[in-house]
Amino acid sequence: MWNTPVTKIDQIETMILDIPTIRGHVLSMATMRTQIAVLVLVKFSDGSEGIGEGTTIGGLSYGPESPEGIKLAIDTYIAPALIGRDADNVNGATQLIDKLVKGNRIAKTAVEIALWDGLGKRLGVSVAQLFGGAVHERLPVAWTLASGNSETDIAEALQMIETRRHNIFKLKIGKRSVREDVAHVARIKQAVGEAASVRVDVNTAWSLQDARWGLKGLQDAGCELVEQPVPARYRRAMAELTGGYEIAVMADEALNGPEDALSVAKANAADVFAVKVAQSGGLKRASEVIAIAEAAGLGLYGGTMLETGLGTAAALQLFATVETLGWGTEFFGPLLLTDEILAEPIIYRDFCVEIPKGVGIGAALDPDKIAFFRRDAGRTITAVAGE
Ligand SMILES: O=C(O)C[C@H]1C=CC(=O)O1
Ligand SMILES: [Mn+2]
Repeated sequence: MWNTPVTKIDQIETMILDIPTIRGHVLSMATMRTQIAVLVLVKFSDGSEGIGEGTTIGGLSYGPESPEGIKLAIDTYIAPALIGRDADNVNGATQLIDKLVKGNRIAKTAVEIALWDGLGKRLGVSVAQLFGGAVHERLPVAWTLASGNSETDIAEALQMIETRRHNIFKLKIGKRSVREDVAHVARIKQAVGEAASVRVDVNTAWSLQDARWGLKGLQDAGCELVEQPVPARYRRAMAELTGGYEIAVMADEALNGPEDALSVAKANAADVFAVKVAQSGGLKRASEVIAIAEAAGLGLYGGTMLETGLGTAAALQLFATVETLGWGTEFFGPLLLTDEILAEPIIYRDFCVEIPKGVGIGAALDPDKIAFFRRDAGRTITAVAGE
């Protein structure tokens, strides 16, 4: 029996895309007017290709990786180590990169997604199938109200309900005083009533004292969940808040991979995990974070790093396989952008986002849009000679 040749990783190209947002997106730590996506294009020796994406939020204001740093980490440290390796051995690749590269979870994610995409395409199956198969065809999807103005947010919310696009709203707070933020949330809940679920994301902006007042006010206002009210490192404070109020407390910035997930679960420092593929370090690592939440009996929510349709399609492949996402998802990233970079946009209707069909992550890029939004010529790492 002839040995079928092993397909290799031949080339890894990265590029940065700058895509405007539909409006200013006001978070406690920064206001976004552009989303910057790092695209990874992997070419394999059999002619197959894989695409991946890494995004963060507001430059370096949300987390420890910047788009430019993500590109550099891939170009300089991750790609050269993978060129020439067995294309189908995703675990081998991620375990090698975890040895060679500390942290840089978003950079690792962007490459790992492209490897899963290529593997799915070569096998003719979806990435969901590679994770055991999809049990959902669509998932509830929240919208983030973050215009910075209560009246604008109310108008936006009512329009989203009217058009049956969203009936779960996450309000960005933490920039104003606790009193002003609670009043803002109360006005919006008053406006939408029982037609929608209202949650907030403080993005770590509150002290423990702020949070004690804030959680009391928020639950009195009818808010159902508060996301990362205090800084990620404050496990004790998150545990006090989680145990002290009826309102659900969700961890986000505190969750950077399975080790953090175990530590937060052991400390009872959250009721719910916002699982983000990029923050976890890839689809496999995110699946490990999900497993820890399920084992600990915690709630689950599909979190976004405001990926374009590419990273959103990848995340949907994994979350389609999760039995219970009690708090839904927020995979609305493409809807925040002024333009679509996929050849076929992801479908949002009836308050849900639909899992893309097709092989790999179920997404193909629109080459004209990529050419239009790319910041500069990509840099291709070709196969190095010999071992
Ligand atoms: O959760 C975050 O903090 C990041 C992201 C999710 C939605 C949004 O508007 O920002
Ligand atoms: Mn968050």
